[in-house]
Amino acid sequence: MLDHDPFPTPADLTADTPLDPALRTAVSAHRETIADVLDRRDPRLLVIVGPCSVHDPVAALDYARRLADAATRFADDLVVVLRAYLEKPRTVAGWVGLLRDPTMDGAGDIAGGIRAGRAFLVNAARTGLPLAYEFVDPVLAPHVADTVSWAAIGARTVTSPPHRQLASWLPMPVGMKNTLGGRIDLAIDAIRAAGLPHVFPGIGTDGRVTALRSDGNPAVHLVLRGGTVPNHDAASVAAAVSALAEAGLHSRIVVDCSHGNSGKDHNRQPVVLADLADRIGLGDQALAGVMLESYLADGRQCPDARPLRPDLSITDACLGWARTAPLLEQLAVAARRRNAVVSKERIRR
Ligand SMILES: O=C[C@H](O)[C@H](O)COP(=O)(O)O
Ligand SMILES: C=C(OP(=O)(O)O)C(=O)O
Repeated sequence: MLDHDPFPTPADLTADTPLDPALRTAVSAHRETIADVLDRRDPRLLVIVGPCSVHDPVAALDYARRLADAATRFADDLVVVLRAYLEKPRTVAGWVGLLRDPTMDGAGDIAGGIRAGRAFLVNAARTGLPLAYEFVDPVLAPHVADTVSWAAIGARTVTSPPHRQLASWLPMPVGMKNTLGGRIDLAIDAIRAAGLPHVFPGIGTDGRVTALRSDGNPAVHLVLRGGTVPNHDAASVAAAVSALAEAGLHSRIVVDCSHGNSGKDHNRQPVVLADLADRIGLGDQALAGVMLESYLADGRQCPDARPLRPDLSITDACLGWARTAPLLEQLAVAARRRNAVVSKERIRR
């Protein structure tokens, strides 16, 4: 058995599965739009929505097409971004995602995974949606980063210096999640670190280990995902805004309705979302965006089940599409109300 199994370089992979020039232009426009929403130059609400993980690219593309139609319908009020997550960080162990284990049997065919994963990302980008991605393994980032318009550094890696350095180099807005225990101060440290220039080891486009140089990412922000207790409520968001302001940082926040904010119970996501929508509709400016875990069918299946259903999550339970579409409408109404409130206040002044 080989103790190493080389996989394609970022340059070879992107040559095999390129983003055509029109898509490259679209990705850079999406990144700017998202940064504008975070900075309030664009008054819309950011909505990052999609499966916990992609295990079946064909079914996930079906989901992406439905979402793209909805995104067009709500485009006056929402900037909808597809969760296109192909790597899963595990608390202890479990399926690590399509990129690293495409055959879902622990064989670890990373070469096959990055080919299938990149093909999925390029096809998903063709729907016109911006793509969201959690960068779990910094080594794999150069293989996919050009397709991504919004990135997360997750709760399990937000304290890691290599991930903070990677975020400083990534060419898109990056959300730093609070830690599993709910620590916001450590996510704030991550935001500060990623805003600075770094020189760090990484993989170059030619596949060689190289010194990567970053200028610092100007669009790093906080994502509240709950911890041992939820943190989507008004008091927690206000506390986070104050902590950010005290650190001299960007104080617009994305709130994840899933994970620690729903106790991983997908049925609680609409309850969290309703709480956020109420506050947005009343004019709350701190809430720049909302995240939802949603897929074709409602719930989850055991990853060891065979055959696996293509339309049902094999990681966290998701809201089914039928329950997701009305939530997008609820968020669009809230965003429209917020803009009306803000306009009235401006006129009064
Ligand atoms: O978002 C997905 C999961 O929450 C994450 O990968 C961790 O899952 P685990 O706690 O089951 O390992
Ligand atoms: C793993 C995820 O989130 P978190 O880092 O908040 O657990 C995720 O969004 O898939």
